[in-house]
Amino acid sequence: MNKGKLIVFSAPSGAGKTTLVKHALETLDNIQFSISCTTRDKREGEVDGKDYYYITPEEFKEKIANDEFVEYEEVYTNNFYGTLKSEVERITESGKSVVFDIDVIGGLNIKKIYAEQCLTVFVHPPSLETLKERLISRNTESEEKLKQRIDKAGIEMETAPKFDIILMNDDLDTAKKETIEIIQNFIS
Ligand SMILES: Nc1ncnc2c1ncn2[C@@H]1O[C@H](COP(=O)(O)OP(=O)(O)OP(=O)(O)O)[C@@H](O)[C@H]1O
Ligand SMILES: Nc1nc2c(ncn2[C@@H]2O[C@H](COP(=O)(O)O)[C@@H](O)[C@H]2O)c(=O)[nH]1
Repeated sequence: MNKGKLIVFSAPSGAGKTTLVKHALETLDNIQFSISCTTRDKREGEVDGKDYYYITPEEFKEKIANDEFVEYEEVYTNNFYGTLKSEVERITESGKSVVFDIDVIGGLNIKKIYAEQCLTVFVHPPSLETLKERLISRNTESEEKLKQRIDKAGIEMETAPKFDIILMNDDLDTAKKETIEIIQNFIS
């Protein structure tokens, strides 16, 4: 059986990568989501073992010590996120391709490790102002956390040219259609 490939979706917070990745997972049956570990609190509606594995900072440190992560980052102050080796291995061994929703540094690190097997997609918001509006209307962050995410967005946007593909997420239906085309072209 052929091993699956890897498709990374990265962007600043609020650009829409989770929305597009969820659409791809609902549409295509030959891909699976790499469920990351995080130390952040679970949001309303999120499910442990589906959206993330929600673990304590102590558990996260233990996993680092046991070399269980392909990559990990302190993405925002005191919040750690990491990709498990076991997720990537389980999905690729099954012949399916792995889809990641991770930050820009994590995304570029995955590319360095898996090279040709991996496609990196930068989800580009129409503007920083739109990104801010999307994050505010999602209504998931405290004032402080919202500021951290918006402050970091400008620097994250500068990494866009390092990605294989830049996907403009302006009109949602168009971006969803392009997401499916990008994945299908890469894994077929
Ligand atoms: N094209 C779009 N037009 C309008 N709203 C959008 C569009 N894409 C996503 N959104 C909305 O913007 C908000 C942010 O989207 P989403 O949560 O997918 O971003 P994200 O990049 O995954 O952010 P994070 O990194 O914080 O998880 C959500 O409320 C989503 O419904
Ligand atoms: N480097 C990694 N970044 C990750 C991982 N899982 C998620 N993320 C990214 O963190 C931010 C914040 O996510 P949120 O769910 O709190 O909004 C976002 O950019 C995610 O894509 C990971 O395993 N490694």
